Amino acid sequence: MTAIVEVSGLTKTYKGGFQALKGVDLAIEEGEILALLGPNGAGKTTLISALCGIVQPTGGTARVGGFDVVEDYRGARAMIGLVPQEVALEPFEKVINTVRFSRGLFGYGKDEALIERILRQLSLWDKRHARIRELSGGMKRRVLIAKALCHEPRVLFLDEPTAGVDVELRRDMWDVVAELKAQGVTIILTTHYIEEAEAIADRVAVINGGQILLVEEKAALMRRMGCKELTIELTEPVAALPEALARWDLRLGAGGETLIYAYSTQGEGTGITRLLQDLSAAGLGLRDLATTQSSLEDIFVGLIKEGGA
Ligand SMILES: Nc1ncnc2c1ncn2[C@@H]1O[C@H](COP(=O)(O)OP(=O)(O)OP(=O)(O)O)[C@@H](O)[C@H]1O
Repeated sequence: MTAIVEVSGLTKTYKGGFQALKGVDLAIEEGEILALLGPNGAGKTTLISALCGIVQPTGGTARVGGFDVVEDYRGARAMIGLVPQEVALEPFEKVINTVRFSRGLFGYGKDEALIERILRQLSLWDKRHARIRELSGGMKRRVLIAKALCHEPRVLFLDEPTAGVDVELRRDMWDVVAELKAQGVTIILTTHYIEEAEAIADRVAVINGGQILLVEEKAALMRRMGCKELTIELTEPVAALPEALARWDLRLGAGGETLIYAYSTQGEGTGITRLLQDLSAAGLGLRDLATTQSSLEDIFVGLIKEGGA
């Protein structure tokens, strides 16, 4: 696969001296969904805005589809669809005209069939003659997506696509994103919702303080950093871990009433059966067992803490 977005040493210092991007390197493959995950103020919008030519970088380079976003601005912009975080639509305009105008703004001729397809895909076809101000917040967000799609971009940036929308609409949006991916569109989305990254991204980039802390395949990230813990509640507390269990690398819970065993679900076996046999052989009685799975959220929080945020 080839990188359709290539970012190298990108920096952005805003007027007033605040450095929002501190040398970002990132390569995004054609056809993938990359989730850019980071806390408030991490630099997500600044990075997207720089790639879309809205914010002027102060250093480094960025190319979209081979076009430098500064020097070949028009070439780069023609490849890109941007769904901004804030809804900025003309309230008295009709849905279908809003989308038509957007296509015209990009210098493309009329294509009513395409506009119908996009509006249908986003469940807006029935609302095509409604005025923007009559729409719900979630529908307005869909109009923003329709606008971004009407010039058939190869790279779609979604800045917080589901912020403030209800659970049902969020899932609909995820379906739309999956359909676009199936059509070969590369998608970069920023999100605060870790479950969103978990649900739809192929790769996850974590950004904090203007720096990319990590870029990794979601599945590999969860395999590498995710683990499960088995908490074993004992019938009688123990003062220390019995010598016979030394090989298990167990943690003793507060009060000596629980033993905690961390294990990977990816290996050949978890070792739980043998552990339970050894516990029994060591004369320990079990009151209860519980398991917990670390999530992308735990991984994310751990990374941000490590990064000193
Ligand atoms: N025009 C500007 N002038 C000065 N500082 C700015 C400007 N725009 C953004 N910043 C600062 O740059 C930092 C990064 O902002 P950015 O909007 O990129 O973060 P973000 O990760 O998108 O945050 P959020 O999740 O809150 O949208 C913030 O500290 C912000 O205050």
